[in-house]
Amino acid sequence: MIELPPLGPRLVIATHNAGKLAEFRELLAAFPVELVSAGELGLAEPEETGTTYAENARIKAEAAAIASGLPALADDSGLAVEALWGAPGIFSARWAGPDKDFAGAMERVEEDLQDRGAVTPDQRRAAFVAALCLAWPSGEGLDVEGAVRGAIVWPPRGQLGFGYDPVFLPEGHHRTFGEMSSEEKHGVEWDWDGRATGLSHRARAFGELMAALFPEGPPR
Ligand SMILES: O=c1nc[nH]c2c1ncn2[C@H]1C[C@H](O)[C@@H](COP(=O)(O)OP(=O)(O)OP(=O)(O)O)O1
Ligand SMILES: [Mg+2]
Repeated sequence: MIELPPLGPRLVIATHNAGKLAEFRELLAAFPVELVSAGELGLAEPEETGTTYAENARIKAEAAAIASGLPALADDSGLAVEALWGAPGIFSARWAGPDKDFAGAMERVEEDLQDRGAVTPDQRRAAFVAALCLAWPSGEGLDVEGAVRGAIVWPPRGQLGFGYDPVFLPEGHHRTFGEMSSEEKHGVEWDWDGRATGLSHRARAFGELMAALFPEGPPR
């Protein structure tokens, strides 16, 4: 087992995305750790120059850990549409542009699917992917990933969540992420093994992170 530095008492959530921040506040609600966001600390937004989710998560977590002197948790995530060769993928935020126009980004996904004649749920398969990196100022880091499969629906459904949530229908469900309560989308439950489980890519990655941090089960 690797020896990791402690998590608290303060942890930076290294994101400038309010939707993600709210989800991490919920995911970490049970933990005795004070959360501060990159925005609250006035940290600069590093350029996401990586070619993978994991690289970008590491860039964001390390930048925040070094700038703050605190452990920092970053998330790099996106929507990968099979018929579009995985696009928008790591460019999911960039497709929405500087004005964060996700209505426009969802339309672009739909237009590209139409152009390819993708009409059946099978032809419209997609996955949400999240890479998390927990980095310490010492240079140590922990990397995990989570994903959830589903399909793109049109028109968008629901006002909850953020980003591409209204067009993502997770496999085995009849409501989009935009129609789901936060408990349903990313709530974490502890299974009989003491392992964290959840539906969303972020909740699943979080479960992996907890398993790596606390192999004996959640701290209490
Ligand atoms: O659960 C999700 N529900 C809907 N959309 C989502 C989700 N998870 C990622 N996404 C989409 C939108 C987001 O903007 C982009 C991630 O881009 P990504 O660079 O990781 O995040 P970001 O720029 O919004 O914030 P930051 O880099 O400060 O953490 O993928
Ligand atoms: Mg970003």
